[in-house]
Amino acid sequence: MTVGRVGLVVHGGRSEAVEAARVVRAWCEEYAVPCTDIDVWNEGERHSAHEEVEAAGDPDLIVTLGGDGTFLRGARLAAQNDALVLGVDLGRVGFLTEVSAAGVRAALDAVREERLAIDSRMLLTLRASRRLEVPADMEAWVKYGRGPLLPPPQVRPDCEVDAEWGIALNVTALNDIVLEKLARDRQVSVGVYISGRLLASYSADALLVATPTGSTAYSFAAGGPVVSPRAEALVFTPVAPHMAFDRSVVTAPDEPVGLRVLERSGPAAVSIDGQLRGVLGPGDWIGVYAAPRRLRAARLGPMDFYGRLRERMNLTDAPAAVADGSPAPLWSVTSPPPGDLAHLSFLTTADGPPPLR
Ligand SMILES: NC(=O)c1ccc[n+]([C@@H]2O[C@H](COP(=O)([O-])OP(=O)(O)OC[C@H]3O[C@@H](n4cnc5c(N)ncnc54)[C@H](O)[C@@H]3O)[C@@H](O)[C@H]2O)c1
Ligand SMILES: Nc1ncnc2c1ncn2[C@@H]1O[C@H](COP(=O)(O)OP(=O)(O)OP(=O)(O)O)[C@@H](O)[C@H]1O
Repeated sequence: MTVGRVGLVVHGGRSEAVEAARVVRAWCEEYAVPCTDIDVWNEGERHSAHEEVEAAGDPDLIVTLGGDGTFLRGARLAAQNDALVLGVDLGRVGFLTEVSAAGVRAALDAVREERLAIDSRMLLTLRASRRLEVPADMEAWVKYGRGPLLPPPQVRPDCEVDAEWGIALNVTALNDIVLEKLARDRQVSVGVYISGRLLASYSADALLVATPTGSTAYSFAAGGPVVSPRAEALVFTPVAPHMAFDRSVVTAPDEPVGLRVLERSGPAAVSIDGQLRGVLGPGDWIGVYAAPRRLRAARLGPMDFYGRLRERMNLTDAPAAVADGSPAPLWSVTSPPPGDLAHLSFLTTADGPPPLR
């Protein structure tokens, strides 16, 4: 692809990321591609995604240098502009990132020479009974060294505002939208509706809706299912619900999840991809649904989601199974699949060694 302009999102607190950013800038200079830093972490104030990408000259490639949090920050900006995002792994887990720091130049060459695949990832968005904002006096309590809060989400000008259907907010989540208790000693009580039907009323620490991408983040920690990022679904997962029914529900992509805070509930915070974006009180609600736009993420080798799951989550094998045999890391065949299996997605020994990262 022709790279017109690069936007850089750097984990400024990590020297390897700052060093890798120099490599990206040098590559850009070599190919006369303008390159702008767009993480405003150090500038004391955050801006809307629209303002941030506009100030950076509307980049068509966003390169993130950091961990999953840095990738999520870049994804928010890329989604705003329909830009491609390339994640360079300089974090602790690196579940979302695509290439190692050592491979950054080669990755940029691959993007320029179109030797890449583009993953189209589902994003979530929401409507709310009222505009979301964080009370000014809360900010000092919630930052925990994570930089300034994002500004209140803007109302989407292209959507009708309706007293019953709420206000469409210009937000996207790659991982999850979470309604969580704000007071540490007071759970939230929430009526959960799927596709307009009451599923149950929950009293819980948090209720979250995740994308398939986000199924391995907070939802996973709360016991939710691992969902292939290629699947189209929403995952509703309660966190520590005080009730017998504590399962996740996986919905179809056109089935929204409505979360209505009940009359005598404790106050609730709304977090989007881990960022606090608003506070709700009794009677308020949010409706979470698949966003019309998607994230375009650069992939430089075959998708190996399950390999990554095994490696990054340190999956351990059953001790008895380890004693009983050693399965090969890939399904052992040396020839291409027969015709009746040709529509299936496989990684096999016939494809060669697993992709390197
Ligand atoms: N108990 C929990 O596990 C918990 C609690 C709150 C938030 N979160 C997650 O943190 C995310 C924000 O990430 P952050 O890095 O800014 O904050 P963070 O540093 O607190 O992230 C938590 C961990 O989740 C990992 N992670 C993030 N997205 C992932 C994904 N899609 N698959 C697998 N692992 C993933 C990160 O590498 C990190 O180790 C939120 O979207 C939410 O899902 C997790
Ligand atoms: N751009 C930045 N400048 C300075 N410090 C930062 C920046 N980004 C993150 N940090 C610091 O690093 C800490 C971890 O941030 P975050 O979890 O978002 O990183 P990450 O990209 O997810 O990497 P990791 O996988 O190591 O967590 C934050 O608490 C913050 O103090």
